Amino acid sequence: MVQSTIHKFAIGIDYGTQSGRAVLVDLTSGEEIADHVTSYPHHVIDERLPGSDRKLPMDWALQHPDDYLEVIRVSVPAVLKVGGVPAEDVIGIGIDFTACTILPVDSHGTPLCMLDQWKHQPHSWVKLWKHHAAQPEADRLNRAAAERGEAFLPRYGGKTSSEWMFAKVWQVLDEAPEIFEAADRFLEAADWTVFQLTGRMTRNSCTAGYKALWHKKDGYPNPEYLKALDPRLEHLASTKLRGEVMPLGTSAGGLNPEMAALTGLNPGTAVAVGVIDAHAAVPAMGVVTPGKLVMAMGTSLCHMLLHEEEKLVEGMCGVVEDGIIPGYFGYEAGQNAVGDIFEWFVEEAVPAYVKERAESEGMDVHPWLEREAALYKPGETGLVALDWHNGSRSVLMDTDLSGLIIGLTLSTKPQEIYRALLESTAFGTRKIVDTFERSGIAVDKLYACGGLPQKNRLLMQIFADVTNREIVVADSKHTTALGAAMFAATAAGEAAGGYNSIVEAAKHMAKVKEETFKPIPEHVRMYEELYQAYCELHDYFGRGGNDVMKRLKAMKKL
Ligand SMILES: Nc1ncnc2c1ncn2[C@@H]1O[C@H](COP(=O)(O)OP(=O)(O)O)[C@@H](O)[C@H]1O
Ligand SMILES: O=C(CO)[C@@H](O)[C@@H](O)COP(=O)(O)O
Repeated sequence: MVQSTIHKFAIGIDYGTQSGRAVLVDLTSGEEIADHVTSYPHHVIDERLPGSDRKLPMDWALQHPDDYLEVIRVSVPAVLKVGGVPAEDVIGIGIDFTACTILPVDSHGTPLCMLDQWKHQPHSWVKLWKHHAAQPEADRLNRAAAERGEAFLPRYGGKTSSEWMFAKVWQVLDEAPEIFEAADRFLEAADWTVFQLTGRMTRNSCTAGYKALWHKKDGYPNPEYLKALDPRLEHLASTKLRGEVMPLGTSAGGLNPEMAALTGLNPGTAVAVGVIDAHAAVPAMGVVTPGKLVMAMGTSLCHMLLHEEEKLVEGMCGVVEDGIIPGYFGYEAGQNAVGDIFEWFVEEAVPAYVKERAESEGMDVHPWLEREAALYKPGETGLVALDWHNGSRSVLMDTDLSGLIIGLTLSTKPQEIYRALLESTAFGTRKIVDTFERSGIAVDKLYACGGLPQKNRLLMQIFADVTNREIVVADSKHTTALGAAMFAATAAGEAAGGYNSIVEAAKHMAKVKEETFKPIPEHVRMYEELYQAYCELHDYFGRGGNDVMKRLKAMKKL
């Protein structure tokens, strides 16, 4: 039992792709007192809607909003019980979420997919961040913005993504105008969940800035541009995207009585505005100044970096003033599949004998492949792969691109392919690091968090060798949830026992391990050569000289 008379606590809730987790955190030390994970009962909906036989089209990825509430119903009381902390000592709740994960709601904030009238229409459901079926809309949006010289476009590296708010909303309008009409608003799932907790509908500056093209001074893209896309979009910003955009670390309101009863927390407990999962990890690793690239490594990989100036960086996801830490421009870049590529290989491509051998040694397939792959030196597999199995969110920003492995022979072993896939994701990060540096934004050190640094040491060593940079690793089981709890402490404020700024919270609560991954000079040299091969393939297939991947994808759709 914790000495609750001395300490105050906050709860961070991290909404990931497959599950949500709550973590009870001691605000004095950042110690994670208790954690609980709830897997989403409906998983990622990418085949059929619940209770329906109708197959969803390719590139769709939906979620059920009630799964988010299930995390609150189950995980929050669980951490309170295990932590043995009285409700009055929990001064704040903060949530971080995948993004851009959006849903249409009616005027009461009820998701349209929860209404009988609309539940059979796929467009009424939550579109998960990795719903990529809005690529045609993203292409049209980018073309029009480039032709009109829209000021927002350079801030997003010259291209906006099919994952983001405008492309997704436009897809709804294109394919289901009745849902577009019925939607009183389109909300980020982060904001909808905060609304459930508080009864107050706000928007957070982080998802608005990185995913909905919102700018602190300019606001959303102008109505003339939106009208040029489709006249029905002209007033989108002031209608279906309306709502006060609030800065990170502020309070969206107090916990409402129903949610207090459901969770066991006190009504009125401060609820912080939501934050993107990856961005929450930055202060949680103690990164509050430039030069340190934070990598949230899991299903996908998000790269976050701070800088004093706004610079234009090819293919970056976005730069937002105060987007992560007040006083700095926060940059985000990313790879939309990392763990997902390894999972694809293990689930879909590994031969049965590998699974049998791993099982006979009492091991999971991933660690078995890792151990075998570690027996090779850089280059010894003779393979190079492109990490585009889920498209490219990096400098090319194109979700129509696909994966590639070259160098296969009749003697290629599964562990060699696994190693090549690990390496391909490190090359993808190297491309991002080089692009930042070329744009005058220093990357001195890497900071890794998320599931992968805990799971795969070989991967981390390869990242250090390929980027020739030391990697600091988070010392937290749930770094993003810790970050969310830090924003909660800031929303509650110093008077309540929290902090007055996220920088102050980071000073006391951030945690990294002492052991780091350091580049091995011999490997660095070898990878320099392999990286050149990666770049040749990257430019050949990705820079427009050769459109074979797009042609293959078009055929597949037919
Ligand atoms: N030992 C491993 N090596 C490499 N990848 C792994 C390993 N174990 C799991 N993965 C991958 O890690 C990803 C999950 O990462 P995690 O950070 O836990 O989740 P999330 O991204 O949903 O927050 C999955 O894509 C899974 O395939
Ligand atoms: O896109 C972002 C952040 O901008 C992430 O929310 C998205 O890649 C999902 O992250 P996870 O890989 O599930 O941690």
